[in-house]
Amino acid sequence: MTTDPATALPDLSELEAGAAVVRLPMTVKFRGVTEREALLLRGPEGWGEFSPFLEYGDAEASRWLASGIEAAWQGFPEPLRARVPVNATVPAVPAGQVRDVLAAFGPVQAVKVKVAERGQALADDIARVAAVRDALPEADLRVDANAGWTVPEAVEALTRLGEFSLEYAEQPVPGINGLAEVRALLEARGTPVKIAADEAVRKAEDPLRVARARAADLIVVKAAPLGGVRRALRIVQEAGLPAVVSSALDTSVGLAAGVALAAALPSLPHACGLGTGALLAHDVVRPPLVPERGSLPADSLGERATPDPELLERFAAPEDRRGWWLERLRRCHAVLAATRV
Ligand SMILES: O=C(O)CCC(=O)C1=CC=C[C@@H](O)[C@@H]1C(=O)O
Ligand SMILES: [Mg+2]
Repeated sequence: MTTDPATALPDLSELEAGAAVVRLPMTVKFRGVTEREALLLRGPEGWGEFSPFLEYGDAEASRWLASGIEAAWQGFPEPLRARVPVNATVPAVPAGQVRDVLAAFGPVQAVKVKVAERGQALADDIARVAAVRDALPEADLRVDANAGWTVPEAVEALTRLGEFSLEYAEQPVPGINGLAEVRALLEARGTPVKIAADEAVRKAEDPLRVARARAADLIVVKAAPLGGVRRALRIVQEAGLPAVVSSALDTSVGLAAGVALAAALPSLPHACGLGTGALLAHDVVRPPLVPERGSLPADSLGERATPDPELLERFAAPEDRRGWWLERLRRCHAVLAATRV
């Protein structure tokens, strides 16, 4: 990662001094998670979040730490808009649960539906998407396969799901070549569905390769996996593709970084995947950053990302988990120290 004098790495002791580790229950299972753990950092400019998923290795997780440090030690760039429109996110639930999940988000103009869940069939995806379309006939509807299909499966699935009029399909298959192939095959069939790259951006050595390869119509960007708001802004600018800002299933502290990113983008053509606070049964900030009439506020984000001490105490992670996170913090800090000069 590039070195910026304004983001000199704080000492580990400074990070440890302001660290709180929480475990928050979720209302519904999402990407196999029913409780979300996060380490929150208090710095001179406010709070930041370090919450890479538990299975991530240190190199990948260290980018999330850079993002948390940016928020707490540098703050956010000036917003260009007052509110950020968001989508509802429907996990891979049975079709019968769709209305309950949607209700938690309140009125929204866009919905993202998870598809291609391991152990489920295309019929489950079709039923879930049909249930969303039935509940919200006018909504912009996108699906996210998290690279769960092969190329032929994706072509078949998106041809069928395309009947529900999709805004785009996020990461239908793994890799950049796979995305390009699906895009070309759908177009050749006369059933074009726009393709968005997510994992091919946030997990790639080079987040710009997907754009250079013209493998996607748009990119999904997340502040934490990309190393922070400013780095994500540079990636969007250099990619030259429309961007959708999405969450990393963060607490309100991390969501504020996503909102800051979305609010600072010169162009924001799509609703953002930042409504996921509605999937948490409890949060650390009062009031939490959850959608209000389909959008989130982009002003006073420092205040909106300040945890309530009582909530930090109530949802403090068990001692062994706090130890695990502090150890991870130490390792990821060492990765950042080795990559910044
Ligand atoms: O974009 C959204 O609507 C919500 C965020 C979301 O889908 C994700 C959050 C966290 C981890 C990811 O697996 C997932 C995604 O793939 O976009
Ligand atoms: Mg995705």
